[in-house]
Amino acid sequence: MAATGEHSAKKAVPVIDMGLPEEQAAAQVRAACTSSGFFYVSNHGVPQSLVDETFQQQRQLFGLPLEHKMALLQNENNRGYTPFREETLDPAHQSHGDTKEGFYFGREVPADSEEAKKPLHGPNQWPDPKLLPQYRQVTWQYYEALYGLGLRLLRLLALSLGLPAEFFAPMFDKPLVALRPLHYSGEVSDPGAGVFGAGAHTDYGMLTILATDDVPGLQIWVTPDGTSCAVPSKATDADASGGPGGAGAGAGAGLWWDVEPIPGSFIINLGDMLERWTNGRYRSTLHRVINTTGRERYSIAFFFEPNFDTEVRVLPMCCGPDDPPRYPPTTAGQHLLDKYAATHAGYTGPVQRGQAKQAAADGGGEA
Ligand SMILES: O=C(O)CCC(=O)C(=O)O
Ligand SMILES: [Fe+2]
Repeated sequence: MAATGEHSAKKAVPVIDMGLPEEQAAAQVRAACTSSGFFYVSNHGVPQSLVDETFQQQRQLFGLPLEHKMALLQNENNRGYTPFREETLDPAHQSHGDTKEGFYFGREVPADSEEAKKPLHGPNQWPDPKLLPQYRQVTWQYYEALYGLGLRLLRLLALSLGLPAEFFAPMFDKPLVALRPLHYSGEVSDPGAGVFGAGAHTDYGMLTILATDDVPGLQIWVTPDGTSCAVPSKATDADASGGPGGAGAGAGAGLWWDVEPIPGSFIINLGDMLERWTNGRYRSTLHRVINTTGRERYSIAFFFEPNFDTEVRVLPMCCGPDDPPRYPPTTAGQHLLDKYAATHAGYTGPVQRGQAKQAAADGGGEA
């Protein structure tokens, strides 16, 4: 049946009430994870005042003169500033980089610690407190609140897979978090000309907790009945189903659905690592951001990934004689480094320096 607009979209991206008994919420999580791969959470316990204050701080951060932001440029530990157009999430369909700028913050790892020898670990690059006195404290409070929410979501995910609620927790006590405030310019997107706020992509990791302001723009690639579907390999795949950014329903193919902001809720989606862990049962859904309003937009992504050394092996309940594991075991850290390398081909920045750091940690040579 063809999509009937908003009703179907709401059904495909359900709002899950975190106040429900866990077993009940977990059943809803399972339904969402096996269909669109996206859901909202309401009643999640993160105070709205903290979310508002955090957005306020991000507006001030992005409002700093460019030289201050450039002084914090993304480093080999994937921490710091990424300027407008620096990232091209979908090179096959984009004529230039994403019309967004961002910052990466992670778990605070002291430079002189043993852990800092691992790729993607190190201290954060905070803005000068003389310029933004509240920034670090507010953003860190938000980080901690989302870490708590992430752990609750992991319980629901575990239950949804028939595992004990605590299954994932020990794998997230030294998590590879990337807290990523984003600022989209007012440039209107033009999918036909390859201009996007954020090009179509799937997230690499386990779980993304996204907060947005009230400006729409996020879209997901689903079938007309709201199920995550194959990633189109060419622009024409998308064109065939109503045009890039179009609302038309394609015969058996995918279409872009708006995931509208709902005040007071977070948007949750799954990444490639969880898809791998569940042998494809849970969906890492293609999504993108387009600007249709000419308004600037702010969002904050919280990429919640396991400890670097966590083994990611297809879960026993997600495979069987008729459905053998489609992926060999790996580790969370290796999975992420491989993803970065695959999507940043020829990029001589953090990825390669991160790999050099890995080689040094393995005893293979100088970083
Ligand atoms: O800003 C958004 O709404 C989505 C951002 C996103 O998909 C990402 O950073 O991976
Ligand atoms: Fe994303």
